[in-house]
Parts: sequence; structure tokens; C-alpha cells
Amino acid sequence: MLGSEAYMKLAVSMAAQTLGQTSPNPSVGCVIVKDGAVAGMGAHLKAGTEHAEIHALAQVGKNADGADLYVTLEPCSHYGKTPPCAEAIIAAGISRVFIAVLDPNPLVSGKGMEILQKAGIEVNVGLCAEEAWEINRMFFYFIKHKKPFVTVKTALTLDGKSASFTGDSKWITSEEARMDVHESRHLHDAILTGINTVNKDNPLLTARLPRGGRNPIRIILDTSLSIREDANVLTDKNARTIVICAKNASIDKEKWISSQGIQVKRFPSESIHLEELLDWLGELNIISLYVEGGSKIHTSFIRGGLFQELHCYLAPKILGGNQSIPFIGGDSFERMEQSTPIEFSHVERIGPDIKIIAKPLAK
Ligand SMILES: Nc1c(/N=C/[C@@H](O)[C@H](O)[C@H](O)COP(=O)(O)O)[nH]c(=O)[nH]c1=O
Ligand SMILES: [Zn+2]
Repeated sequence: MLGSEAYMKLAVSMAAQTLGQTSPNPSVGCVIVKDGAVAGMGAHLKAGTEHAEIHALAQVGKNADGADLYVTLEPCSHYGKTPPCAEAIIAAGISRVFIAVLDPNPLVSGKGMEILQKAGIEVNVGLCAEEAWEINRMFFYFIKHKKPFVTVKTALTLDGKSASFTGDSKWITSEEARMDVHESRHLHDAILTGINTVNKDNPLLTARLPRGGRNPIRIILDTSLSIREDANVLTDKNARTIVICAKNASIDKEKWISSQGIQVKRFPSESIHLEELLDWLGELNIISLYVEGGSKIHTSFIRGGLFQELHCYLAPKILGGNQSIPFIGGDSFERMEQSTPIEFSHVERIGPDIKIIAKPLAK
């Protein structure tokens, strides 16, 4: 693989490596090439700081005249926290710009490209578009829907059980597979679980990676505020935690949780409506949500069609038992056609386990 595609793939790999740390901004990589040599490269590192193009242009300096610039997302054209990259590219004297994907935000889509073309710069769009889109799929979903991209994650025995009838689930999958889960936690802005999981497993829900990781905001669905007072998520201060309750939950318990410095969000309805919750999380600029469920939560998100990806970790174990906890509970259907259609988009081995990524299909 030579030339343009190689340079764009280099930009894509930089964007991929900064995923998780740039939220609520997209992850972007940029490479500048002059006389067949890489003369500058950069990635957006943190929301509110320089964009990828600015880092790369700073390295090239005066030598940018007549150079080619490769960037994974259309250069911005508006004055955000930093001046527009399109103007900086023109001022630097770049002669050709390769863009992997245009910005999907209707407010700016195509504007950056137009400004570059009006300044006489040759613009090519579409190089490595698929990889570039995949990297920022959660950000693009949020921009379009103003609510978080939902990933439902489950760990199951081969026969689809997530715990024994006593609730025991330690462990279903291997250390390697569970480490992969921590990668996903790092990549998501927030993680959601239910009160049964909190009171039974007392989880930390943090991203404990060898290199460190960004702890997602912990969202605990607790309709009647029955959370145990010694719960790690209330006491460990390892991550921002929000407890979600409904109309009739105890006011005293709410006051006590708030006194621990933990936010409580009370919905006015008798039960928590997930669509309303997702809209509210969108208002908090939460781009992505990792649902580590419990069976009840998984059932609500999957049956409600409220997911964009399913990460299913399958272990080489068979539990059986009619009382064992299944991945999905809820009503039993008469006909197979009432099942939730999905498509398998990725399958890989992780240690002894199998990881399946699936996406919903329209019924
Ligand atoms: N039982 C298993 C899981 N279980 C998932 C949840 O039920 C646990 O409470 C949660 O992962 C604990 O989070 P922590 O305290 O931050 O480690 N998840 C997995 O991938 N494999 C399993 O075998
Ligand atoms: Zn920019």
C-alpha cells in the first residue's frame, strides 16, 4: 500500500488511538506530506485543545507551501474553542487536501470543503471513509440523534445464561475478555447498570487498564432507591455517579445519597422510561453509554430497540437450568419471527472466549 492510502491510514490510526480521550469531540488524525515525505502529523488530543490539523501544520511550519494534507474528518470552518482549521490550511499554502469523511453535522457539513475549494485548493473526499466513519460512529450517532450511542454488553455461557439462579456470575468469561470490557468502558462516556447488579455484585464499573483509563460516568437505575449504603459506586469516589430513581422513591434516601456527594435524578413517572433517560443523558452531552445491565436492564434495552451495538462475550461453559438467569427475560413469544433481528458485524476469539459484536436490524 503506497502513497495516499498509506498516509490516510496513518491518520486513521492516530484517530483510533485517541478514541475515548477526545469526547465530547470526535477523534481526528492528520498527516501532511511534502515531496513524498511525511512533514507533519498530529491528532486531536482533548476537547478544547488544538485540532489535529493545527498540530500537524505546526510541525511543518514554513515548509507547508505546496504540501498535501490528509485528515480523517472534514476540517472545521467555524470558530469553536479554537480558530477554524480550514482557514489555517489555506494560510499555510497547502495545495491538496484529502478528507476521509465529511462532517455529518448538518450545520457545518461541506462548509470546510467549500472554503478550501474557493481558495483554489484541490479537495478529495472518501479515502479510507469506512474506517474513518467506524472510529467516530458513536460521535456521529450523537450529533444526529442528540442522545447517546448505546452499547449493550453481556457475558454469557454458551447456553445464554448470565448467572446461576442464586445470582452467581463469577466468573463466566476469562481475565482477557474482562480486560477487553475495560477497554470498552474507557471508550464510553458513561456506563449503566441496574440496582440488582449493584446490590449483588457491588461493582466498581471503572476502566482498570494497565495503561490507566478514563472512568465512565456511572449511571445506576434504582427506581425506588434501594441501593445499599455501602455500595462502591456511592463510596469510592472513583467516578462521577448518578443514581436514577422514579416518582415514589424515598425522599429521605434521596437526601442521604445527595449528602454523599452523589447526584440523584428523579423522574416524575412511576417507573423510569428509558427513552426519557437517554434524552436526558444527551442533554448532559453524554455521547456514548455502555449498558452492563443485568437481565432486566438488558431485556428493556434490547426489546425496546434502544441499542446501536451489542457486545456479547460467549464463554466455553454450559450452565443449563430453567432457573438460571438468561441474557434476555420478559414475555415469551409464540413465533420465531417475534425475535429481535440483529446482524453479526464482528466475531473474534479473546482467550478461551468468543466476542460477538452485533447491530440491530430493522424488523
Ligand atoms: N460475571 C461477569 C461479568 N459481570 C458483569 C457484572 O455483573 C459485574 O458486576 C461487573 O462486571 C463488575 O464490575 P467491576 O466491579 O468493575 O469489575 N462480566 C463479564 O464480562 N464477565 C463475567 O464473567
Ligand atoms: Zn478544526
